[in-house]
Amino acid sequence: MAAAAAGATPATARKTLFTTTVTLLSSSLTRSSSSSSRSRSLSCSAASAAAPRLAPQPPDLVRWVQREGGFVHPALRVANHPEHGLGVSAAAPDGDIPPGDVLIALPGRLPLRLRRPTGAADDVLVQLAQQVPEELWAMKLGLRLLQERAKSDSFWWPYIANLPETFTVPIFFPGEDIKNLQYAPLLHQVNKRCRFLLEFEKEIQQKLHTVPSVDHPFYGQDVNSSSLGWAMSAASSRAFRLHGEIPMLLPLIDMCNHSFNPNARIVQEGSVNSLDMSVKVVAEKKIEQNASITLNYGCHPNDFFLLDYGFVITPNPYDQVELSYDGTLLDAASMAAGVSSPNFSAPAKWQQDILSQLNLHGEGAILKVSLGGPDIVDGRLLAALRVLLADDPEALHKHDLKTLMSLDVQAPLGPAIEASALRTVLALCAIALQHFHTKIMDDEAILRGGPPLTTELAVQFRLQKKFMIVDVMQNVSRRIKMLSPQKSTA
Ligand SMILES: C[S@@+](CC[C@H](N)C(=O)[O-])C[C@H]1O[C@@H](n2cnc3c(N)ncnc32)[C@H](O)[C@@H]1O
Repeated sequence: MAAAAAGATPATARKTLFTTTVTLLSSSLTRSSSSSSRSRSLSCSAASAAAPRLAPQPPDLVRWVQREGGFVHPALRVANHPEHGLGVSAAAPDGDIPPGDVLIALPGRLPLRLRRPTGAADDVLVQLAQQVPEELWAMKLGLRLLQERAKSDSFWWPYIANLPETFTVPIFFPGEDIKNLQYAPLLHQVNKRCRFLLEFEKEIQQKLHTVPSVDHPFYGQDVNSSSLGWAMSAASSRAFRLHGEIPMLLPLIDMCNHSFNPNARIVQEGSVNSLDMSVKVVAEKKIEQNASITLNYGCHPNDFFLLDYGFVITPNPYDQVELSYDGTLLDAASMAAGVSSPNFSAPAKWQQDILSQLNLHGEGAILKVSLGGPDIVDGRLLAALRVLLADDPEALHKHDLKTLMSLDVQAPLGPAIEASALRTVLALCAIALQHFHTKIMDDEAILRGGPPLTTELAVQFRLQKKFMIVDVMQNVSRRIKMLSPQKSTA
């Protein structure tokens, strides 16, 4: 890949990935008779709605799990879900499955994870994995997946053959749809991942150039940013972290789709490194005939679901917008809200002390705060607003930080300060809304037009952020109204 691509914008990075992808599309994705006996092609293609599987007619995953010593409840089937791709559902002809029943059990040898090196090829793989930053753990596991995908007689082939050929994560979006996200924190993450993949491709190719062919971790296969992106997305969208926090790919279990209100959960038995380790999916509720088996992937904002899994939840009660705690921005927001002479950019010493306790001031301060999610207003932001709008340090002594950070504790410093703090939050919401270039109506019109999948995901993502901000504004406005009318003027 060209050196200039290392500093690529999301658009150019995507273009480069896409170019690689298109070039590789001509090679076979399946066990081809022309490939060497040790290796299988690592090529990938771009995202599509109903992702085909790596093998056009993959082996039966349920049967493979059973054959290898796993348990699958007789009622379970892998079936197409109209919106979520493949899923696991209960087709019990003889009734419901009661809570507590084991649905799937995998013996310790079925999960796919990074392993202790067993030879020179594994040593190289571990060295490559060590070059990946911890936050991109999915790439580390992805390298292991690529190794097994490249191996023609892999034990995990029946599992790998059933993996999607493409993913709808934003690293594979056309440049226009990356721009369509309109949300800087996510754009930053996408850009970072694209740049990493392009750099890592070069590092891997340099390293593999010097490795004898018998020690090649990918059996002589070329690895590029496109195949690396496929592997990273497969791992980020399907791996589970169990007790040991070691991420693993769990065959069949990873066919279960997500719900915040799931009917099943994962249970790990035995320690991660012990031979008797097993992973089970257990029914949490009564599972009725034809119900999908769902797991909760985590209570996260849509940024996480889109970046790692390639989908957006509508509505998502955990969605939020991030902003940076910044005195000048808060002064501007406060003034726009009609608060007289706010003092955010020049706090008094006693206010600075409290900001330090909130980790919003001084060395190592974490300035990222949020609006939305279950807390509605980030507790640290709320406490800072309350404290900086107060002019009497004495009034604060009665309250601990927990009280100051809670929106449920009504007006701890009095209704006038509370009204000013909440109005500042309203102004911050208005500023956050203005960062999106399009209006809610525009987004809704685009979605009604049935756009391509990647455009739909990007527009749905930003639309949900806007709905969430409007919800926060309504909630905060209600709270302002509930404050005593005569004292609520700043
Ligand atoms: C662990 S896999 C589940 C199996 C997957 N549906 C498949 O076809 O292989 C996770 C992927 O399923 C899809 N998915 C799972 N839950 C979803 C949901 N609630 N809404 C939309 N897509 C979902 C997303 O594509 C996600 O990346």
